[in-house]
Amino acid sequence: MAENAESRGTIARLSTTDADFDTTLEALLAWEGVSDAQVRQRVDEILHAVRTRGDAALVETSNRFDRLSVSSMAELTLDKARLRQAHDGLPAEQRDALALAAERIRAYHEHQKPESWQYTEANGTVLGQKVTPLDRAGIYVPGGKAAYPSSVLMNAIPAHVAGVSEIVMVVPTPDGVLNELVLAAAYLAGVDQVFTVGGAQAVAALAYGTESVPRVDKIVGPGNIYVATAKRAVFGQVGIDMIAGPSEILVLSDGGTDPEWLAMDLFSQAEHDEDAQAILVSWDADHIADVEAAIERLLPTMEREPIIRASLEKRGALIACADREEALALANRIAPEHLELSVDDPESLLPGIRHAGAIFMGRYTAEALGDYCAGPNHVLPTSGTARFSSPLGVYDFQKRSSIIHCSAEGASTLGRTASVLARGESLTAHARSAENRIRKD
Ligand SMILES: NC(=O)c1ccc[n+]([C@@H]2O[C@H](COP(=O)([O-])OP(=O)(O)OC[C@H]3O[C@@H](n4cnc5c(N)ncnc54)[C@H](O)[C@@H]3O)[C@@H](O)[C@H]2O)c1
Ligand SMILES: N[C@H](CO)Cc1c[nH]c[nH+]1
Ligand SMILES: [Zn+2]
Repeated sequence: MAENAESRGTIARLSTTDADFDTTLEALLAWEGVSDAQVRQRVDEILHAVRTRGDAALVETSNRFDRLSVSSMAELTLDKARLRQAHDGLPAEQRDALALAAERIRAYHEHQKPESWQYTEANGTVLGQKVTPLDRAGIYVPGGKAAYPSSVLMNAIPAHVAGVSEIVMVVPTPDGVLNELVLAAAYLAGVDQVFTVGGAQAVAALAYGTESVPRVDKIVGPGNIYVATAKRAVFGQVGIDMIAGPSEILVLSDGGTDPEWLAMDLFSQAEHDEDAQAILVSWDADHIADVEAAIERLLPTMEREPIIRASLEKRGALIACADREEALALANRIAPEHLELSVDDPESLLPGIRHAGAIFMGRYTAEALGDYCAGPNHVLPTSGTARFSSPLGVYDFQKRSSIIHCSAEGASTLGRTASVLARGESLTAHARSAENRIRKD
């Protein structure tokens, strides 16, 4: 629990009028995970082993960290027939839900497709930008504490929409347990190859390539601290989407939503991880007390109670503030992964929101709908990084090249300007190269 926080139960109660509010909030928001020296050292060792010894190290580390007993990569590789078998073997209800979610996610991401563009100047010079998909993308699907078929869809579908030629998926199978929904989702989303490896070793295999795992151009997808640390370390060798930490939710409530709904919304992210963060902000003190009572009442009924309790105790908070303006300022300061505007008129608050990974508008829009099937991506910036980054999207699987096509007249005109600037930099070859194209007549 955050130091100095007044606590009357499982979750800290704070007020913006507390003398130590700023320091208490900063302590709650800090996520120290990624800077742990011990984790970095272990990840460096794993990366080095896989880089230098390929498949052999991948097998060894998977046996060690996922409690397997395999002897070759063949046992950690799934072909398309196996993915299809998983899909066809699902109960119809699950197969239909997966298909509907995939369809909605695809439709949303189709809207994100950027177009190549160009324009022509008066002298015939053409300038533009060409958008090209990546050749090969690696998607990391987490699988340590829970299985995430929805994350398969959220990672692979935008890659597909972007036009990526080859999608390679990695997913750990702790104790050798395969999740049929995860495999079925890979089939539906058009994943080309699946390796049942996870953690830093999977990131290393995708970044460097091994005898079995092809090296990719970019690695995307969320994961735990080992995954995040490994992605940070291989950046440069390959592209990465972002460093996504534990899940977060910030609920901004005007007091009019059923406290039990809000308690469950907070639980929905807390149940991911002991390090997940769930915060409620409201200017209605009685409502905060009601939400706290609902938390205490509902918590013992939850299957993942120990994880939720640890998360709420360690990183959760119910924050009382003065009014809507102060609530908005807090939301922007926290820059949460998920922001629920649980108010009557969310449209009036929206213009004031500047930093959030995804914004859930109104009392009916539970964050959980976004996790599975609303359509937008659930891989989102965490730990305040929504100040400068965006949801995973089609744009993460594409890059842009500039197009410059000078007419003779355009080259002559630009040549004069380039020559002056190049000589100012004492780069004579640049200057003469440009001058060669200046019309002599
Ligand atoms: N932002 C999103 O879209 C999103 C979606 C789903 C999950 N998440 C988050 O992703 C995270 C998933 O974490 P997870 O642990 O469940 O799965 P994970 O797949 O990220 O990590 C599991 C792997 O970590 C490695 N590992 C575990 N302990 C280790 C150790 N002591 N030394 C070396 N390696 C070790 C193992 O190789 C294991 O396979 C959670 O924090 C969850 O909140 C985020
Ligand atoms: N809330 C997670 C992203 O922070 C995504 C997820 C997947 N399944 C359930 N939830
Ligand atoms: Zn979730």
